[in-house]
Amino acid sequence: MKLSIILAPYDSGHFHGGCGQGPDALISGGLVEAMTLAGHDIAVKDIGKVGDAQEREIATGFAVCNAVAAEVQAARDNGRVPIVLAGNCLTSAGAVAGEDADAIVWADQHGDLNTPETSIYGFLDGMALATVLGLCWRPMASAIPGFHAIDPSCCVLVDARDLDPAETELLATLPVIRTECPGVAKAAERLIAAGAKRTHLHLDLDVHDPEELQANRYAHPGGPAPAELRQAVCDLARLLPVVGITISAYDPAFDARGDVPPLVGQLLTDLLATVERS
Ligand SMILES: NC(=[NH2+])NCCC[C@H](N)C(=O)O
Repeated sequence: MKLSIILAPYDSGHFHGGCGQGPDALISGGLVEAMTLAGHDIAVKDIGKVGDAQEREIATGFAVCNAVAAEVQAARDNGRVPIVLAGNCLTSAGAVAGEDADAIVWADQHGDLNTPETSIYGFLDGMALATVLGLCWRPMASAIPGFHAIDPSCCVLVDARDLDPAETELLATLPVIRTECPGVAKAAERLIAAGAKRTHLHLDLDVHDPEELQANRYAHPGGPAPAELRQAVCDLARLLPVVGITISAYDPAFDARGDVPPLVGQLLTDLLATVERS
């Protein structure tokens, strides 16, 4: 399969800081080699330095989205499936825009459903899914080339278990489909019934059970083992048209043994084999 791996190495406005080191660490951990061995034709594109000189989190976060949207669109123009390696989860808003996605599967330890009215941490990524669903940061999001908010009924939230009280309240008012990994097939059926035709797959690596795999500083108990997540994304890809993938929030400082890159390689290889067959 022709793939474009797009690197967006930012964390909260910081180029190559924290989870912003994740994309490069995945590449130096052998991701391209693993996928080339699996028969894929890979082009790697790094968005480089974007945003303003002050590295403001919000301005830079959306500048990253704009750059990613353009690279994803360019990948599609060249017949390549886009795979975005991101430090920040907000980056998926750019991927969704470039892919013209109308549905999203969001696998994450967190809900990322805060808004500026409810955030208690002031962390833009804690509002990432809310932004994708058109619930906040609307002027900034609509300025991303190609961005259309995804209807909450076309969103599946997988294994989110560390929710802030306001996120739980908001979720109770939204038709977002919630599931754990073993239930994704049912969730996919509901997504199709809701009209999903072009699904973006967002994988925050902290969705994993931290006892099995810790991807960053967040370590809330529960969540899937790597093999369970792999199975779930393959089940999804068998049932849904997946148009692109974001792998987000890997901070190599929490992975001294370098366990994460080969597991991401295995996940993407299995997932793409399923996409190819479907
Ligand atoms: N994508 C992430 N890392 N999200 C973590 C969010 C944590 C917390 N709920 C917040 O709003 O700040």
